[in-house]
Amino acid sequence: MFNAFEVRIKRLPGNEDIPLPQKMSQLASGFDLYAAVTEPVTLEPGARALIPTGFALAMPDELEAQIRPRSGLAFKHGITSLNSPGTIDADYRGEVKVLLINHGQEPFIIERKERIAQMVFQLVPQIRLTEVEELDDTVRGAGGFGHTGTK
Ligand SMILES: O=c1ccn([C@H]2C[C@H](O)[C@@H](COP(=O)(O)OP(=O)(O)OP(=O)(O)O)O2)c(=O)[nH]1
Ligand SMILES: [Mg+2]
Repeated sequence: MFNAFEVRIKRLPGNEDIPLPQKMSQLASGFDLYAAVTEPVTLEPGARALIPTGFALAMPDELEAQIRPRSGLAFKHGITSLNSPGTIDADYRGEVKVLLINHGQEPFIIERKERIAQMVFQLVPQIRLTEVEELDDTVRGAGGFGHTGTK
């Protein structure tokens, strides 16, 4: 792999059995994340839970990581990430956690080592916000929120 960014990952104590985040195919965008719950967690319909992953990261300053749902869990069980995409800041050194919510009709049990979400790394451009009195004109102007159509 050429020009790969090095991201350091640290297993947190007690999680030696949890697989590290893993790409499930050669060109997968995301690394699947495994639940590091000590006991199975039951998510009742409508309930949410913060699920530990058992690791922490140190990535290059220009990256972030996004926590995204797994489409299979969403389609089959209505399980998704409530704050999708979750943001892991480059300077965050705490445990990566996944905020799951059950939008389905049945309770869903999260077992240890189950794949619950995926983590996608992205470049974050460095931005300097400059306050001004006037903005340049465009054809769109201030139109938005569906003004180009009827729906
Ligand atoms: O799905 C997530 C979202 C966030 N975090 C961690 C990493 C992130 O760097 C930190 C803060 O996240 P965010 O900025 O989204 O939350 P906040 O409510 O603004 O908290 P803070 O005031 O700590 O920034 O929490 C996770 O582990 N998982
Ligand atoms: Mg924040």
